[in-house]
Amino acid sequence: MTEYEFEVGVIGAGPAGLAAAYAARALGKNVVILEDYLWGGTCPNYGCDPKKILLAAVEGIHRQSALQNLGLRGLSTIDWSALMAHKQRYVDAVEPRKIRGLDAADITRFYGRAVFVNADTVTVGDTGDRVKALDWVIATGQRPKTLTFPGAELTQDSEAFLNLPMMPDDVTFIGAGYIGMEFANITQAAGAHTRIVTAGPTALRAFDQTLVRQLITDMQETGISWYFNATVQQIEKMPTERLLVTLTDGTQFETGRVFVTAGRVANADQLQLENAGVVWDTTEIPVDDHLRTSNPHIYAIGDVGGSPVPKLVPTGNHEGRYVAQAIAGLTTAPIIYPAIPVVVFGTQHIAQVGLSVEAGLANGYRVTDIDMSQVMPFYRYNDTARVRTVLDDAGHIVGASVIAAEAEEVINYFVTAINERRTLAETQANLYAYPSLGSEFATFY
Ligand SMILES: Cc1cc2nc3c(=O)[nH]c(=O)nc-3n(C[C@H](O)[C@H](O)[C@H](O)COP(=O)(O)OP(=O)(O)OC[C@H]3O[C@@H](n4cnc5c(N)ncnc54)[C@H](O)[C@@H]3O)c2cc1C
Ligand SMILES: NC(=O)c1ccc[n+]([C@@H]2O[C@H](COP(=O)([O-])OP(=O)(O)OC[C@H]3O[C@@H](n4cnc5c(N)ncnc54)[C@H](O)[C@@H]3O)[C@@H](O)[C@H]2O)c1
Repeated sequence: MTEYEFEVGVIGAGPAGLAAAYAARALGKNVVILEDYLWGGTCPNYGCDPKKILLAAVEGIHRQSALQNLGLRGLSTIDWSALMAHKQRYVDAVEPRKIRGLDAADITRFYGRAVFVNADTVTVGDTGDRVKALDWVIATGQRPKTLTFPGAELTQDSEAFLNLPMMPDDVTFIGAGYIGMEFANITQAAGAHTRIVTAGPTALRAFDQTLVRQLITDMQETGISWYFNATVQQIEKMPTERLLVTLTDGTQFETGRVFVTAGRVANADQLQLENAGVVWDTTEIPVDDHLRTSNPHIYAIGDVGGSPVPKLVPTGNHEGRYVAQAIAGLTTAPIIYPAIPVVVFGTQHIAQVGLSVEAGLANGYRVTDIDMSQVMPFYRYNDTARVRTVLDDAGHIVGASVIAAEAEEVINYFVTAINERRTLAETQANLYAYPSLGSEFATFY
């Protein structure tokens, strides 16, 4: 058994933990980071990045289908194994790159599960080694929620989906949040009849429901079957190896695979936080506005932390950089978040930032709702784009929601405008390349 001592210890090498480790090291701290699975964490290995690579093929088909009889004839088909190989080449390069980066920055890394033995020390996996640090940053992320019904063991999770070797002819997702919506578009475009079973009356509850309804209709038109206000009662394996799904209202159907995309739970339960005096629950580790847990020398950031922001890569990165500053004594102020964009990559993409249209109307703010389909950058793709903005009394954009093939790019213009509190005149002071998404930005006011 070896005992090590550091100034800063980080648990979890995902986007949040890595941001904290690099920032603390750059501030001159002696830093250790522990990881028990894949260096880089969820996003680049089994989350955002592999998903977005698979979506590239879906977007290609979506573009083609929108341009049928407008200059294109015929649709391509997805070669699933070639697409997965394309994705895997990216993923295979992630861990070596993360390890090289940590070594180059002179950040000590240990592989193994961190478990607290007291308020400042963890053990590393089965090695018996102990690591002590003056301050700890917990950045252990979340894992997929599992459901309990007869046959639940026949379901699979989002990581299994992103490694699916062959596309079955019929696929079911339980849950219409970010992950279910994004994956359903991939399977439908790849040729599988796709079903979404979801507990509520709608999808993507945190998004502008006017745009979500448009997205649901688009997805229905591609052939996706929806089961709203529905939960699974049981799943049975048929002699054909197919799965027979029974919903609580008695509806039955056969499908090839079932993926649970019904939310995520905090990786807090295996840390033995009680040994460190840290209070936690199944969804998060509660933190104050300095991201401190109930032990002031232990911070919780990223997906596992209880800060009141969406659990996304940009928020995790921001929190990682903030705790490094706090630990180094460079700030004593509470964390401040700039405007946080959220995006879901469906058949169409929906993105939003700042005040919702609903909240804007309740405040008496001006709301614009613009059909962008005749505007050049959208017209050329026959893209049914729509932009809704919220403007305060002084004419500053304070919120926006967008549905468009490139909604994630359009929303970034709004992020800057909101953070810089720009009026229309200030926006027009920028000359953007024409024709481009940027050149149309002034028309959104
Ligand atoms: C399918 C999918 C798609 C997504 N798409 C997007 C997207 O498009 N955009 C976006 O912004 N976000 C997306 N997300 C969310 C994004 O991946 C997370 O917000 C982000 O990865 C959180 O970073 P983190 O560092 O907090 O946690 P993670 O990335 O989960 O990293 C935590 C790390 O801690 C390790 N760990 C856990 N417990 C221990 C322990 N006891 N000891 C040592 N190591 C431990 C884990 O192995 C893991 O590597 C997606 C997520 C999923 C699942
Ligand atoms: N584009 C992105 O930024 C992106 C993409 C994917 C994931 N993420 C992150 O991952 C997180 C988790 O995503 P998620 O999609 O798993 O969860 P979610 O919380 O977004 O959605 C869960 C869905 O499952 C439904 N549900 C819950 N229990 C159910 C049950 N028993 N039966 C049927 N339906 C049920 C809910 O009604 C909801 O529609 C997101 O909150 C986000 O932080 C982000």
